[in-house]
Formats: sequence, structure tokens, C-alpha cells
Amino acid sequence: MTHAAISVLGAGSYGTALAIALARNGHRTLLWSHRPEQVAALAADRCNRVFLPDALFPDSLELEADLQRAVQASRNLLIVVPSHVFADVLHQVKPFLRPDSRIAWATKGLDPATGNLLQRVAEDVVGPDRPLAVLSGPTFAKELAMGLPTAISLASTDADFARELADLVHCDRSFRVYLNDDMVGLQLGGAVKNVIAIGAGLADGLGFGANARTALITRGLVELQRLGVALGAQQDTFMGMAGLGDLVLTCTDNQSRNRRFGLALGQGSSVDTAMAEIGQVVEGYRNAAEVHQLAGRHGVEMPICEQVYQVLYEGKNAREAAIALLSRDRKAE
Ligand SMILES: NC(=O)c1ccc[n+]([C@@H]2O[C@H](COP(=O)([O-])OP(=O)(O)OC[C@H]3O[C@@H](n4cnc5c(N)ncnc54)[C@H](O)[C@@H]3O)[C@@H](O)[C@H]2O)c1
Ligand SMILES: O=P(O)(O)OC[C@H](O)CO
Repeated sequence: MTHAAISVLGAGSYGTALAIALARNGHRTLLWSHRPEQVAALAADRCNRVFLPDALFPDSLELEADLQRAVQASRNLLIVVPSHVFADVLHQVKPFLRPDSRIAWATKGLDPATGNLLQRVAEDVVGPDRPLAVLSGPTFAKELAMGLPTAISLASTDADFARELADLVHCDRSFRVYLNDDMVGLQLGGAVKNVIAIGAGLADGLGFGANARTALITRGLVELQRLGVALGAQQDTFMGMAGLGDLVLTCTDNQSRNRRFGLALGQGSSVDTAMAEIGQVVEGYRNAAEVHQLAGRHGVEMPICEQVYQVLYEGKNAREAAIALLSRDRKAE
């Protein structure tokens, strides 16, 4: 059996960027992709030509096409696949788990079937006793891969896993890790900000200005806090990296696929055209339906998320959605 400090499962832009960051810290890191031909290309090029062509792999980053070998090489697993395949990947991983395996993920989203948190999915698949952890915060893959200064939050069900994973990820020169004890808040922040970012993109695509964008971020934060508190998260979490931090990042910078998706829709593209142009995962598309389901189940009012949902799933015109928000009953802040 080969030994590694950590195995990263999922070689899209973010899985690759995190694997580079871990390997740059000097840790032997395995990066697994479900597509053997992608593994061959990554190994030959020593970079991810498709997503991150300028970030060369450190020597301590190794590619792995065999899931069993990737899972058994390290007790630390970091899953970085889109949320709609998260459960499926966990089911594939399960038979290969070591008795001491610990599972973290940097996926941002909810379970598409139920709207549940990915923690619940993980507990259902691998049982309630395995140490679990989540990484969430304002982290564009490209900047992280280039070693530009970045900060993130980490929460875990297990104090040792939290500390040891933070030690692996943290880099004094470029990657700052904040420990947080709110697993629920970190997961929700990562999912709901995707929906608000689509809303911010829609507003900009319609030609609205900085006032509208900032109002969406501010009221989007309130919606996130409301849902979070209803699900047992701590309100303060949403003033941190996985809340306000990630909302500002994704709502204001065109590196965000969710924001670009909203921009294209606001400028008149169809969902299919906008999605095809981006050519990568746009988590907020599914998250809008999941958040709609979750908010309904918990009786939480989320007017911005609701309007985004109606534009994406009920064919509502984006301008009408904006008017629906502006014409709501006036209320105290
Ligand atoms: N890219 C970023 O900047 C960034 C930052 C923070 C969080 N995230 C989150 O990370 C997750 C992954 O996003 P990404 O940006 O890397 O996506 P991506 O679109 O760049 O790549 C998706 C990758 O997922 C993998 N994949 C797809 N289906 C799979 C399957 N059935 N089994 C195994 N692997 C499969 C493939 O390697 C594919 O390349 C998302 O939840 C996203 O929100 C991304
Ligand atoms: O490109 P996006 O919109 O999926 O955002 C990427 C990250 O989640 C930013 O933190």
C-alpha cells in the first residue's frame, strides 16, 4: 500500500487547486479522478491544462486512477466533486474505507434528492461514527492554485481531525485556515451563497448598478442567517468566511460561475445556453431548488432565493422578479 498524507477525490478545478496547495505544503498528496484518461493527461502535463494551465504540480502531488488505491493510501480523504454526485462518490468509496478513515469535503451544495446537508448524506452512507469535516469559504480555485493569499474556514465533528486537517491545509505564506465549530453553518453558507450570486449576476445582467448588487448581498446574508438559525447553525458563523466572505466574493467577481450564469440569464440567455457557455459546474442552479425545498420545509422566508428559483424553474422574467422583490410590503430592517 502506498502512503500519502491525504487523498483528494475529484480533479475538477477546485480538487486540483486544493491538491496543489496541500502538495505545496510538502505533504504527499494523491489526486484521484473518475476518468482514467484525465489522470493520464494530468500525469503527463504535470498541470491541469483545462482548468488551471498556469499552476504546475509540485513533485509531492501524485495522480491516481484507482479509487481503491486512493482511499487506502491515506486515512485522510478530501472529497471535491459537485454536490449532485457527492452521495454516489461516497457509495463508491465506502467498500474501500480503512477502519481509521476520516472524510472531509470542500463540495458546496446540498443533496439534490432531499435538500439535506451533505453531512447528513455522509452520515447516512458511512455511518455516524466516522470523523467528518467541511472546508468552506471564499476561495476561487485559480487564485488558490497560484498561491495567492486565501483564507478558509474548517469545521469537523472531531477535534483531532479538525486540528490535523488544518495543519495539512494551512500555509503561513498563503493559505490561512480558521477553525470553526459550526458544521451546519459552514455547509449552508457554501450552498446559499451560490443562489444569491446568481441573483447578483441577474441584477447586473439587467443593467442594475452597485446599489442593487449591494442590497442583494446584504439581504441575502439575512436570508442565509434565517435559514441557518432554523437549522441549528450559529448566527455569528455567517459573518465569517463561509457567510459574508463567500457571499461578497461570489456576488462581485466574474471568476464566479454562479455570478456569470446569472449575468448571462439577465442579458437574455437561456438556462441551457448559459450553462453550456460556462462549461463547468454551476452549483447554484441545483442549490436554488434545494434551498427552495429546505426553506419551505422549515417555514423560512427567503424572498431573493425564491425569486431566483422562479426565474430558473418557473420561467419568470428576471425583470419581473426584481419588481416582485422591490414591491414587497415595506418592513423594518
Ligand atoms: N472552482 C472553485 O473555485 C471552487 C471553490 C470552492 C468550492 N468549489 C466547490 O467544489 C466542488 C467541485 O467544483 P469544481 O469547481 O472543482 O468543479 P469543476 O466543474 O471544475 O469540475 C467538476 C469535476 O467533478 C468531477 N466529477 C464529476 N462527476 C463525477 C463523478 N461522477 N465522480 C467523480 N468525480 C466527478 C470531475 O473531475 C470534474 O472535472 C463544487 O461543489 C464547487 O462548488 C469550487
Ligand atoms: O465559481 P463559483 O460561483 O462556484 O464559486 C466558487 C467558490 O465557491 C467561491 O468561493
